[in-house]
Amino acid sequence: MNTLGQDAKNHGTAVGLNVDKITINGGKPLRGRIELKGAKNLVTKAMVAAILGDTPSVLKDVPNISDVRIVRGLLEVHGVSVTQGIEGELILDPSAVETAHMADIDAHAGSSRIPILFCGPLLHRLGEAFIPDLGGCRIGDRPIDYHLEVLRNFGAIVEKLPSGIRMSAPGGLHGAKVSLPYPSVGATEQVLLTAVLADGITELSGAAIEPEIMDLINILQKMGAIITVDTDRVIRIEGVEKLEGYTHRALFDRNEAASWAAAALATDGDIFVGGARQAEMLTFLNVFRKVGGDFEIQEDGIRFFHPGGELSPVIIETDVHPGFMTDWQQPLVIALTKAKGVSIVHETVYEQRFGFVDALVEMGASIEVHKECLGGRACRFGQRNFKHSAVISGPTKLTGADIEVPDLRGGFSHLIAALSADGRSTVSNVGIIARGYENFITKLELLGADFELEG
Ligand SMILES: CC(=O)N[C@H]1[C@@H](OP(=O)(O)OP(=O)(O)OC[C@H]2O[C@@H](n3ccc(=O)[nH]c3=O)[C@H](O)[C@@H]2O)O[C@H](CO)[C@@H](O)[C@@H]1O
Ligand SMILES: C=C(OP(=O)(O)O)C(=O)O
Repeated sequence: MNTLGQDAKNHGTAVGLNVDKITINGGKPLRGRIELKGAKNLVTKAMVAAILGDTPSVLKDVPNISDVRIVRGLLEVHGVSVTQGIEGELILDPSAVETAHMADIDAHAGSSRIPILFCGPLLHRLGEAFIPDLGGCRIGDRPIDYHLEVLRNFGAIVEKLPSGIRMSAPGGLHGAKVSLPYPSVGATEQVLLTAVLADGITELSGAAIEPEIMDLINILQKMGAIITVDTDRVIRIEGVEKLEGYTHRALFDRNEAASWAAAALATDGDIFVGGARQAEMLTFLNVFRKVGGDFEIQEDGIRFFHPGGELSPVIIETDVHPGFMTDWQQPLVIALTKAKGVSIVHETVYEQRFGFVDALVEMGASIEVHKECLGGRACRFGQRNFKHSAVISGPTKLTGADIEVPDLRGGFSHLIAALSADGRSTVSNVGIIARGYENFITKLELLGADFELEG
């Protein structure tokens, strides 16, 4: 399922933007103000949670990104009525949920990983669910073994068919003691979305505790769930008989905020990111400051800027929350090519997240990627054949080139590279970026970027 090397274009323009290429004249600082909406990594799951309610839910600050459109399509295939309220608001009415055909689910699954999170809610509602071939960024093998094991613990029967995976729960779902071998975000969400209506108590240990998961817990509590978050990654859920719909404003997208912060630093710019908040970005802000970036925290957002002077190298090890988020490293690497000295990024969450650096090397960056763990943090990829530690020597000047976007965050980092480079670059396959960055073309315009679009 979801092997690397599949054509990235399958999940680019088809579901995103009607643009494939951007030609960028680099070297102009990005300056101005942009506004964030809700987090891709929360909004899509909140949409799935609406299936659990007996009444409609209202979700606010929903970004217009292709992952949201995919989840909307999947909900509709299952009979959930999804309507647009005021700008950025979705009303999700699950009163007519029904079984969908595997072929319809497959046709709508697109480039997102979210279809797997439909399992618990659909097993509760209908007694069966199907998992199609999943999308998401090609940054590692991304198996779903934890998800399947978790669902089996709740009493689901998992059958692998030629057309995908079928789940059923003839005896209903019951609370379980579940332990994750690694604090997986998706598997933790799988447990939450399944346990809230399961019969009895679920104790999850080894849970992920990302802010988006905490916001999903806020939503489930609004719906009537009973969830306790203990210390040491233990979450307890007391199953209830029914849940209501929710009204909720989604948590801001901290990954998008970090991406624009990195763009400000790499282009010598100054970007006010409306809606960004300090609490969820503490770890990023520390690293941003160490590299030489500056920021001002205001009530309605955070201003990120290059204060002048040389940038400094840093050692980063990506990790689960509260560590340095893996989705932040790719955009920040562009600023590190401009820092004086040697930076190291040890990627411990995904085994193959450095595919994007080949294009940067072509543009003049000095980056070597190694199989060894260049850091002290426990990592599942040491002694295996994965190039997961990058050594970036700087400062180097980037020069314009023709480059192709490999994945979502790598794609945004390619945009930053082109914006900060001398001369002209053509960045193709930019449709993927619309998976997670709302209106990024308009935002680039607002920030004064010099570019042209090609269909
Ligand atoms: C839509 C969404 O929210 N995506 C985010 C989510 O992805 P996602 O939920 O897919 O990421 P996980 O936290 O589950 O994955 C982390 C690691 O666990 C492994 N694993 C996961 C599940 C499983 O069944 N077996 C297994 O081995 C993965 O291959 C990976 O190496 O969290 C990641 C880590 O913060 C982020 O980078 C993604 O942006
Ligand atoms: C890896 C990411 O997303 P997904 O899990 O949706 O592929 C990401 O947002 O950087």
